[in-house]
Amino acid sequence: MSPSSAAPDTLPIITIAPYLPTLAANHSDTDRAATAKALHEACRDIGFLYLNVDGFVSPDEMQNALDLAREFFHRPQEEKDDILLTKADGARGYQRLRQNVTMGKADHHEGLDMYAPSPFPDTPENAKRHLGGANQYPVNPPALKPLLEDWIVKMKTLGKAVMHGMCDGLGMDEKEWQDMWAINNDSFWSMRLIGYPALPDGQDGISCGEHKDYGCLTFLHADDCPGALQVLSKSGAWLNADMVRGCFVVNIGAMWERWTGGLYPATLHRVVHRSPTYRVSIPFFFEPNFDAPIDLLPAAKRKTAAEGRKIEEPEGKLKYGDYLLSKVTSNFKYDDDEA
Ligand SMILES: O=C(O)CCC(=O)C(=O)O
Ligand SMILES: [Fe+2]
Repeated sequence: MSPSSAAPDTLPIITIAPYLPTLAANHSDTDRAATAKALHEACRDIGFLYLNVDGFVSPDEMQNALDLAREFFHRPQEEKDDILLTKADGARGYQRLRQNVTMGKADHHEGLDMYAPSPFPDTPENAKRHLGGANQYPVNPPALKPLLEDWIVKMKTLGKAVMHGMCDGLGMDEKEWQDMWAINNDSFWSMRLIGYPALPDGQDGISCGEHKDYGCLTFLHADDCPGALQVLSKSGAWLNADMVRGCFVVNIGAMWERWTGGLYPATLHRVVHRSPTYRVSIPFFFEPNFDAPIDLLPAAKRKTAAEGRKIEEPEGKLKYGDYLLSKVTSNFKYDDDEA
């Protein structure tokens, strides 16, 4: 591994306003450079950060999203089962409690998964293969679908802003940034609503097993349940990533780790939800284009060398969509036996 500088043991708070089209005019080049530098340090040292989105997503919008998602999870089981993922392409839709599997173990949560439109030609055969179908949105509460549609638009804008800041932080020139954006500008995003009942008493269980995210960037909004989301620091300790008002928790995924030859490691994290409340979280995964090649970035090579670190050349060739499909097919168990 690269030499580790004094890795922080708390997550930094970074304001993205200088990179957001609606807010950038109020910020100077110095502000932009400060954001880019802070993104670089956070991605290198911990892979997690708080992103201050003040003025872009309002606190009311953030609370409303959680409340509507909670209303959905509290609907009768039969109604949620109407949009089971097995009724679509096996990836889009509702999954029951303990149907999701991480590292071979059932997670103690239920969820609703959505993805960008199918990347395959529109044929009846393709509609049945993983990721080939259409999203299944809940009918109730009626306000949930329009909220999710607005959320997706905003998160894609946020994705571009953070990607630009990170690419500046890596020292890319304009041409390199444009090339990078060309393989992310049709993001094969995904989004989950996750509902976590408290872990049963006396069970030494896990609500969501430790994992790295698959792709590029995760923008997480969740109920404030101290201690639930935990992040593995470089020192080997699990840090609590509790929510901060007006901020998303952001982490980088496996594609950034590969793009940067390990300079920006995707960090292990997990959820252990022990308090008696029902916790809701909404991760949005801003991902590369489905057919994006994930090769070592020259800017990452330069930056790694400039910082006197060791690069880990990624092996072979990889396209994001192939990687995603390999993950999605191993993610669920459809028979409902207790694992
Ligand atoms: O619910 C959370 O806080 C985190 C969920 C998560 O890590 C994921 O869905 O990848
Ligand atoms: Fe995750």
